[in-house]
Amino acid sequence: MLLNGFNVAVQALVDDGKVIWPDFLNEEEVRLLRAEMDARRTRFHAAGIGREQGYVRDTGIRGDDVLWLDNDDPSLPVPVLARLEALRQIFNSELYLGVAEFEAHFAVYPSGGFYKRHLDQHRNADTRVVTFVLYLNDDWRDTDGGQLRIYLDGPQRGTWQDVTPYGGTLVLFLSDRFEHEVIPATRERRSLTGWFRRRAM
Ligand SMILES: O=C(O)CCC(=O)C(=O)O
Ligand SMILES: [Fe+2]
Repeated sequence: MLLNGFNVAVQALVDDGKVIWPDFLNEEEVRLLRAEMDARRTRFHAAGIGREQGYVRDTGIRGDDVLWLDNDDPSLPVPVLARLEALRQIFNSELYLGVAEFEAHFAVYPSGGFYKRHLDQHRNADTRVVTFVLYLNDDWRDTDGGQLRIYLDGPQRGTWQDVTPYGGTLVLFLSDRFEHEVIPATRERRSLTGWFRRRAM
């Protein structure tokens, strides 16, 4: 089998349940996505937790502003959409995950913003199978903070892996497996976050 980034990602998902993929997007693609975010800046709103009746805003848990993408205004350049779609297809053909679609939102964490430790699956709707987070930061330094802290399981329980949100880095992980949190940063932190989902029954 040809060993390209997609195959490597699939293998890492099988072996570890998570994938860190630096340079999933190049600088120009990151710049384009940042411009898409800027153009929609007035439409962002404070993120909540839970969904429908269970939905609440709680800035003690998360402090980001989000903008959900919808089918009429996908806001994603075609090559980026195509690559996410390629991932969806390979998850199905190689891993039989049965993910029918993905949902996604842009997120902006202001300086000092965080998202406390949590699991991505909603209590009443566990259709989220794989979480993806694509960082859209410009010239990020380790010392800027803002790491995604992934809490490990199995023999590594009690330890974690920190991912620095460099622009262009993609993180994938099984949504029902890893608790994670966003550590505060000293500057604004941007991302596109989404979930490959099974269709609700
Ligand atoms: O931005 C990140 O690194 C993770 C965001 C997150 O955990 C979420 O939106 O559920
Ligand atoms: Fe999350």
